[in-house]
Amino acid sequence: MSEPSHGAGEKVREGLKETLADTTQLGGTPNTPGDPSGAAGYGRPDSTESGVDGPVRQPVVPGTPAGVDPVEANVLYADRITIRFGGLTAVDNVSFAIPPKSVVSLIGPNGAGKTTFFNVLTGLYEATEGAVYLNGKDITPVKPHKRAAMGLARTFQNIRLFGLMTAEENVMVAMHSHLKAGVMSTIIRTPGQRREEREARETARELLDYVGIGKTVGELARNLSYGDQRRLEIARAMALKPKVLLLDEPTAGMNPQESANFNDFVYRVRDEKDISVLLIEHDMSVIMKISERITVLDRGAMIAEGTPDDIRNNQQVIEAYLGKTGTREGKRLPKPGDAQAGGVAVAAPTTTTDGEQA
Ligand SMILES: Nc1ncnc2c1ncn2[C@@H]1O[C@H](COP(=O)(O)OP(=O)(O)OP(=O)(O)O)[C@@H](O)[C@H]1O
Repeated sequence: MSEPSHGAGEKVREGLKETLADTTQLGGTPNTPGDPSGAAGYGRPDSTESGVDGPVRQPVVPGTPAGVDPVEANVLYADRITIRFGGLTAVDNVSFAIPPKSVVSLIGPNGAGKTTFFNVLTGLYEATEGAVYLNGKDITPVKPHKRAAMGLARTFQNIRLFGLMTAEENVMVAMHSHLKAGVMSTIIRTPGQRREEREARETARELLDYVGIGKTVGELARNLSYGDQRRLEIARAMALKPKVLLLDEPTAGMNPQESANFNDFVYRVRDEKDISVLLIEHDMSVIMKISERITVLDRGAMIAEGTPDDIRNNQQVIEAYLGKTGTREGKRLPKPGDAQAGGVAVAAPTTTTDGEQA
């Protein structure tokens, strides 16, 4: 799904060198026999649970204390998701939890199933099997825009903004689902409708300030710098008053300083706004610094889940990215100008700003 960008391959190579390839020095914890993934408790429920009516909840979910119901304990919980495209199983029986006020990441080599899984969480794809719960509610049949209104907001790998609208207007559009004014009051502009619009404008400005682009309020989205467009997308997602923010490649195209600031920003969002953040991100240095927990997919299956240290030292993850001999199946070696390094694709900083809506 990712598109190449020159120079970015180098960034990924550096990130991988720093994080994955350095395990011998870091003295990682080897995987336990019988649990090569380091992801005990994930996967199919054990035989004692089979045959139970309704959703079968797993006994142990990493990040969720044993004996605690993952549906209740997590702001978002995906229960044994499988997605098949014809004969291809893009995601195979993957469970995933986002605890309240957390920053978690989903990583994996090209074609691992990250975007597909992300799309199931947001409702863009319907899972072949499994269920998604938001704030304890089964949202499996709920359409994307309703999920957004329920507190699940997202940004896109390729930025989607209304290019010919101002930054402020882009944010106000997203507030639509929270505004009360009906068609009639909008047409005749009742005092209530005018007050609501004024408040929406104020909130939009506050959000733009919050993401650090308050000065761009009256500028057309398409004239903003790439980094500012990314921030505008986040402001717009936050206008939905989400409980969970799903960020797809948020630092793609950002310069190193913007990437560094991004970490602080995400923690502020978590701490001040009480929002959990899920990132799909190819920049390993960002992932390892920012994530409290990381889930790793490979060829549709979850191969590991844990803290950055767990993941950095997990042999299966290292092999998934770099292969046993440093080249996975001999086709993932980075070449000069190659957009892939160690099987990690780098999103191009492409932008869609004309007439598209998130
Ligand atoms: N709509 C679709 N129809 C058929 N196959 C699909 C579809 N979307 C994804 N796939 C396949 O599912 C698998 C997982 O793809 P996905 O894009 O989710 O991986 P990814 O981890 O996001 O990859 P990347 O890092 O390259 O973006 C791939 O083999 C892909 O070709």
